[in-house]
Amino acid sequence: MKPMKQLWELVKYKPGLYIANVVVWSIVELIPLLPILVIREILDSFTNNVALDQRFWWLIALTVIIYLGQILFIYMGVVVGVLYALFIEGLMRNNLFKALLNRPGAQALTISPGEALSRFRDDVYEACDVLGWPPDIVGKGLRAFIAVVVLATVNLKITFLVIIPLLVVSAIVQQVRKRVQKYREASREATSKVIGAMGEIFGAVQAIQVAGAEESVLQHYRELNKNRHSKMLKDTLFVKVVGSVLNNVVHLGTGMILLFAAGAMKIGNFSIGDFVLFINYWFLIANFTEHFGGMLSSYQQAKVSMQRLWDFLQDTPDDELVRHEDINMIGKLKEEKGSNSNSPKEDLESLDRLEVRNLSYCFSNNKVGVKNVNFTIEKNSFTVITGRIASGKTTLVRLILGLLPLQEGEILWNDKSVEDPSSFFTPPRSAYTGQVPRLFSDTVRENILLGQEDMGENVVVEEAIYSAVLESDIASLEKGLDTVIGPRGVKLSGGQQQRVSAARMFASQAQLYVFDDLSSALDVETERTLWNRLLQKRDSTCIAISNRPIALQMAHQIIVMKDGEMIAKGTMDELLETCEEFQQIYGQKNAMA
Ligand SMILES: Nc1ncnc2c1ncn2[C@@H]1O[C@H](COP(=O)(O)OP(=O)(O)OP(=O)(O)O)[C@@H](O)[C@H]1O
Repeated sequence: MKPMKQLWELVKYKPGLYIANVVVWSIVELIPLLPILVIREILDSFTNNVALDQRFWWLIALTVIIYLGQILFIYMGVVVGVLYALFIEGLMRNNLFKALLNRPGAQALTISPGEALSRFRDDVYEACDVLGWPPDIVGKGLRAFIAVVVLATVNLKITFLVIIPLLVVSAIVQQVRKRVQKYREASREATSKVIGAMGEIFGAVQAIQVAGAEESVLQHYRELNKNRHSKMLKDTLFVKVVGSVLNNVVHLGTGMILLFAAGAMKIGNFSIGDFVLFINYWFLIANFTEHFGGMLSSYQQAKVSMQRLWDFLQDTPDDELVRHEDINMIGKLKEEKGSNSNSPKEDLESLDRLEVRNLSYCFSNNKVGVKNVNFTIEKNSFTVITGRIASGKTTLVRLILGLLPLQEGEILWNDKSVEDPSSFFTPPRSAYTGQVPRLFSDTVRENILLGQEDMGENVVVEEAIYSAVLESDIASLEKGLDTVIGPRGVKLSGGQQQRVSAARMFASQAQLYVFDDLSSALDVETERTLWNRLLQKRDSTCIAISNRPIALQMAHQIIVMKDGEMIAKGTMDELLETCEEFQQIYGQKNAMA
């Protein structure tokens, strides 16, 4: 979609508000023409020695009324302008957020969270800012036109002599302004990198400290800032130089008026009032050309920001960015329904069998994730996916759960093909915990329930805590379930974080539980208890990625991955006899246990 078309869609989003914006600001811009005419009248009365009669005071009163009227219209203009800007920025941020949440989870963000924030905040602002110019420009343009006509009727020659150089310089400046886009792109990119690095540094303070990398990280950050400094300087300098050239043309024009007016006044066909009229109207005309240039620069900036927002959308169609939708900006916030509430438990077909057929996935860099994987999982069974580092285990479960888009192959739930795994494999059908537990800076209870209502007396939470073998940990916490666990759960040990994530899965009472390396920070006994409790649960089918001996020993079925391919499957005893790869994995881990 072309930037212009997107902007037009934004105008059409709240057409009434936009028209009001144009009308009000046009009136604001046109009003200054009047007091200058009044002042000219007053000055000419002075120079013609007309007595200060009642008419004079009426003219003064009229000037005051005109300015008061302008204040009122400016107030109205600010209200409609700000409201409109909030609507369109809100719409774009809302659409961006939706697009982000609709993408397969493992692909949602291809940039750092800090950079993503910069796109949400700065790029949306700049993409919308350009629409704030036309309401101004329409009024300024009309005002400049009227001013030229009035000046021409007063003195055609002087009008012609000052306007022509202004138009020539403006046209040259507009050509030069095209370079703004290049400088702007570079400065936005450099700013994003700084914000992104800042976000990553804040998120990894501990890792930086333990690696003793403070100085080198700061050095890297300084370099990013230095780069940003130079790009921003070029960008700002360029814009300011262009602006000041135009500004000086205005002063040059004033000088020319003085020069030509002196001659005309000498021969008596140019009054003091005319002179004041010329000087003031000249500023209004030049103000239009300056703002018109500003709008063109703003359009170049908007194009850069839009391109960055489209890149952020990835394969979501561009027009999604400006899709019209009610965004609830005025009045009470509407209740948003969570995705779980769309799929009440009784409507779900309970899992009897999960089948994976010919599943393959290739990353965008042509790296094979998984290749032609086939297996079946029966209800109430425990399947362990094992394999060396980078053998494709995580890619496989992410594909099944729709966290990566389905490229090739099929996933069947009770022999029925799943069309859209990303919306299908959500609670209460399935629950998943990735390798790194994602906890929030809230209480343990909220981290487990994630906003879900608990039934009666903490039944869901208590059951989840028991299944996750967390009961003694909770008892030892200062405020038990109401203990706030800090950003990303930093107040808990690694094993506790993993089990709070597991408890969150159990609280969703899903039919299929998928764990990616859940037990890596658990001691042998806790791990054994956890798998035992899970296997005792009714209606719980489980897939776990693990190389740990306990999980392998308890598994009903083991899938062995190597270089993205499933090279064997069976029980532990079968694989120990037949699969060399498995023997090595199990042998190593067993020796370490
Ligand atoms: N987003 C990505 N882009 C490109 N390649 C990727 C991406 N994610 C994973 N890979 C590659 O795909 C292969 C399989 O990775 P995967 O994470 O599935 O392995 P794994 O068996 O789960 O590893 P580990 O045991 O270390 O978690 C690896 O070679 C990895 O480098």
